[in-house]
Amino acid sequence: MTDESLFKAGLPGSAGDEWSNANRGPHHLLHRSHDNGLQFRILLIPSTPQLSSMFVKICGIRDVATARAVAECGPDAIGLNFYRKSSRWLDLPMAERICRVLPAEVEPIGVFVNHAVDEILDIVSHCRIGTVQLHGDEPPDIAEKLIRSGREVIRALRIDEANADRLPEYVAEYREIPLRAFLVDARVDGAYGGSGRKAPWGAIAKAWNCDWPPLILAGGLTPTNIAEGIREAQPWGVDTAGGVESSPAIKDPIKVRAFIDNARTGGR
Ligand SMILES: O=C(O)c1ccccc1N[C@@H]1O[C@H](COP(=O)(O)O)[C@@H](O)[C@H]1O
Repeated sequence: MTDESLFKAGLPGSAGDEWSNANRGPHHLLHRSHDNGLQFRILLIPSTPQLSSMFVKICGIRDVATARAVAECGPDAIGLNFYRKSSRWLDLPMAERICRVLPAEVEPIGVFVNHAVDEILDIVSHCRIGTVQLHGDEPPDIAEKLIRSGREVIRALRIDEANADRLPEYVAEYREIPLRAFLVDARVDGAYGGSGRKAPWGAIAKAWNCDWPPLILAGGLTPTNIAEGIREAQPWGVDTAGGVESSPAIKDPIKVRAFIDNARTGGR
């Protein structure tokens, strides 16, 4: 980790408020403690992923019963998708209900595509969601505004074989912005995300030159391929939507459990 990235990791104002601290599992201690100092971070952040501490997010939960069933499987986070064109979209009252029943150790993350900052802040305030996943064409200043407003931000980057070597360029645009993580999803024409298509793991691993913020791998991840994806791309965390469904937008708890177990054990 460089001095610069340590400095950024410790920047105040990157969302340590009552929302983001309410639903926190152990992973958040890795990069959210301003008070405990840099030493603390150096000791806890692994330079290569340790499977048991793999951050796992299950995205696209749309009802309370599914939220409870998925939470029982032990993910770190679930994704609530506010992009209206997604089959996984849910409305605000349902999102609020889900957030109310989630156990404290499972964090809700709001997924947005090209929403206005005010709309995002309205939604996350209502639901007490601390982290926003920007999955559209939002420029860096949107992330900056959200962070200044006390939210944490995961920035999604859409990558295929053709643009993988530009990853450092995309990441550099956020040099001054204390993101919580980058999420790398597959680039597919006509889709912002949730395509079920695999991202180019090897090319991502080769191009990723950034020790902070951490990398979340997404795109076409399933219980069957997750261990290989982790081995190849070496992410800090993983995220799936379609890979744990029995039919479009319907989560299958058996697949969810298998995905989480395999992510944490490397399929062993
Ligand atoms: O899930 C969606 O429908 C979606 C729509 C628009 C933006 C993001 C979306 N979901 C995110 O996409 C990735 C990859 O999904 P999949 O596993 O390939 O189905 C997922 O991690 C969600 O965070």
